[in-house]
Amino acid sequence: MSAVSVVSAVEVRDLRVELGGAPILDGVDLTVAPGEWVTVIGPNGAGKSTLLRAIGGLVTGIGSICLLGTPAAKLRRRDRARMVATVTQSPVVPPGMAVVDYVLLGRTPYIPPLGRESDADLAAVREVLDRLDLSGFADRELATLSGGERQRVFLARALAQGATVLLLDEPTSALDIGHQQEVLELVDQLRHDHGLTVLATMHDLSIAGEYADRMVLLADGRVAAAGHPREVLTEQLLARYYRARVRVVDGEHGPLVVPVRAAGTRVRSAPS
Ligand SMILES: Nc1ncnc2c1ncn2[C@@H]1O[C@H](COP(=O)(O)OP(=O)(O)OP(=O)(O)O)[C@@H](O)[C@H]1O
Repeated sequence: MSAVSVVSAVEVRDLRVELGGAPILDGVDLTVAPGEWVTVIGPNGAGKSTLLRAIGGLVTGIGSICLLGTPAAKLRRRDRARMVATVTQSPVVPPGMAVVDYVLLGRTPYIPPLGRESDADLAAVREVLDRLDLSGFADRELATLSGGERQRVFLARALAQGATVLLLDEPTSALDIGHQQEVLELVDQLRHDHGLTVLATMHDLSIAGEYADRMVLLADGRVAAAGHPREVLTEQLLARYYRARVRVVDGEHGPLVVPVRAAGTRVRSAPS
């Protein structure tokens, strides 16, 4: 019987990143299979964004990062951008730029140097604006959009990039609950329709557990736990690493994490 080798979409081995002279990530290993959705969780400052930035080539570290089987260090910028699209937590908003032009920036890896965008590039932008319900904003200046509208535009730019691996750093933090579900369902739909791989960070643990195939808990720059959401979203691990008091209950699509006040916390009665 011949062995079938499956190339990982993302493979990180023994990654160490220092920023400002301090170790931020230390000995991090992570594998994401093609088509998988992995969500990295962890308390503030754990190193989640730094991990995504390192995989996206936005910060450098020591160790190895392979993208679809190729060492990232060997990839040209354009080729890496065709493989991996990143939505960072606070992307720069170029002053005076219209939404359609911002989303068109996602097509940069396909436009020849000194060349112009093709009809296919413009069609890809139109399609993604449509899918994210942003067509009505196409000509608006990006800076004038609300936080949630902008967040959808940032995602639109990443989707327009047509990469197979999406790195999403807190992709729904500014969205209302309806748009959160809409955007995450869309990402999940694209994952199924186009075989996208998703590596995300999220603070909403219930939502994170509903969408992820696997989760990784980062704490102090190291992997503290990894596995199925049921193995990572436990009251014990969340108490230990977040110092949070929570109840974890079974939901239809994964564990639901409910914050609870300490027993005996005084409840103020309403003034009569
Ligand atoms: N350029 C930098 N120079 C020095 N320290 C940095 C730099 N960038 C990030 N850090 C530090 O690295 C640590 C990890 O930051 P990172 O943004 O990766 O954490 P995070 O887990 O994404 O946090 P959050 O949940 O708050 O977004 C933090 O302590 C942060 O202050």
